[in-house]
Amino acid sequence: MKHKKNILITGGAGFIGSHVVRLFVNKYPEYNIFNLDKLTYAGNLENLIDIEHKTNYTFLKADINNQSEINSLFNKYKFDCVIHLAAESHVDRSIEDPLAFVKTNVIGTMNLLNAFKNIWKDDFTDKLFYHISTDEVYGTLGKTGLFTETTPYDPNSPYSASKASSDHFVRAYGETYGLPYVITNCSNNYGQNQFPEKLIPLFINNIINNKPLPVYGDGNYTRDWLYVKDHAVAIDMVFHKGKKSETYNIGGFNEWKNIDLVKVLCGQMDIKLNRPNGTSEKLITYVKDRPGHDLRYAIDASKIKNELGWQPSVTFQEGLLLTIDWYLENERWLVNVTSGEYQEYYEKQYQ
Ligand SMILES: Cc1cn([C@H]2C[C@H](O)[C@@H](COP(=O)(O)OP(=O)(O)O[C@H]3O[C@H](C)C(=O)[C@H](O)[C@H]3O)O2)c(=O)[nH]c1=O
Repeated sequence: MKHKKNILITGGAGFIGSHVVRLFVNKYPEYNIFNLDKLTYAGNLENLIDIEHKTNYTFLKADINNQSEINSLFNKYKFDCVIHLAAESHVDRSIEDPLAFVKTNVIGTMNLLNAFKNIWKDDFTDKLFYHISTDEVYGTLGKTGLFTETTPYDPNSPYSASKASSDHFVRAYGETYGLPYVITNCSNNYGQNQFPEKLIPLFINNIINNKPLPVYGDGNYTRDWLYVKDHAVAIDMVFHKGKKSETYNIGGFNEWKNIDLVKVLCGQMDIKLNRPNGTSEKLITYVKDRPGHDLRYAIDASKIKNELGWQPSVTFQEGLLLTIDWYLENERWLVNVTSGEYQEYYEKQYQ
């Protein structure tokens, strides 16, 4: 009988990770999907309650920072492929505590690379290490231009420096040890289950609770927004059809200045909450800028579009409404992630 592939997804309890785990578990009964997660503040198993009973799904609570723990899991389960999403991802937190980002994003990635290399030695037939990264590694753009896969790395924040470093290590292991890899660099994700520290869910949460909306600087910073479920589909495509040793940029073809996006969000929230038009906008408060704030990220996603046939399936208007609806229907989730209740609960369960 053919060996059922063992696929390790790291960070599967987190925002993007949980969407990838769900897609793979439901779509590929022929794979064993292992979700390895430390269950930090930003990841909880509530996000995967609908698939946790599936026979092709296993949860492993572990820390990618712990090399011996990671080694024993690799020895036990002989993972054929790794999709590595576990990361510290919030730029503001990286400014407060850069070392935490080096530990998880750089050392953690190296621990996985080492464990993967050690179990397969020189025979990497049918194996893959898929590293998920960010467009922030390219630094910042002026008012025009787009990041492509050949844009030189020029990270500005401790977060993006740590992700750039991890990308370099993945490529270095490919060159040096022949480890089969692929890397994707994505733009700003939004959608269901995102921790309310990132712009969109933070502002939704604050609007619900009538709290100020802290817009950094003049609000004229620009980001490209990608709906998380479209991102998960892109990851599936790259995993199955991407060329080894290649990088693909994944973007939403959807650039917004922060302040324009916030105003659209405010308008939609007024409608959903039955509040008079303009109520939420009154909460906008301009605050001190983020140090080293990158002016603009914008992605040329034509490589993945032309080579693999991927493109976003929902418009921003649709994606934003789906996102708002989800948060309004899941206010309990918002309360429990912000209070740390889920984290406490799952910590006790997996002690
Ligand atoms: C939280 C917050 C943000 N902002 C501004 C800062 C940015 O210009 C924009 C988005 O900020 P956010 O922190 O949501 O995301 P980025 O700093 O662009 O980075 C995000 O997208 C990339 C691709 C990743 O790789 C990161 O992991 C992800 O966090 O809104 C505000 O003005 N006020 C706020 O309270």
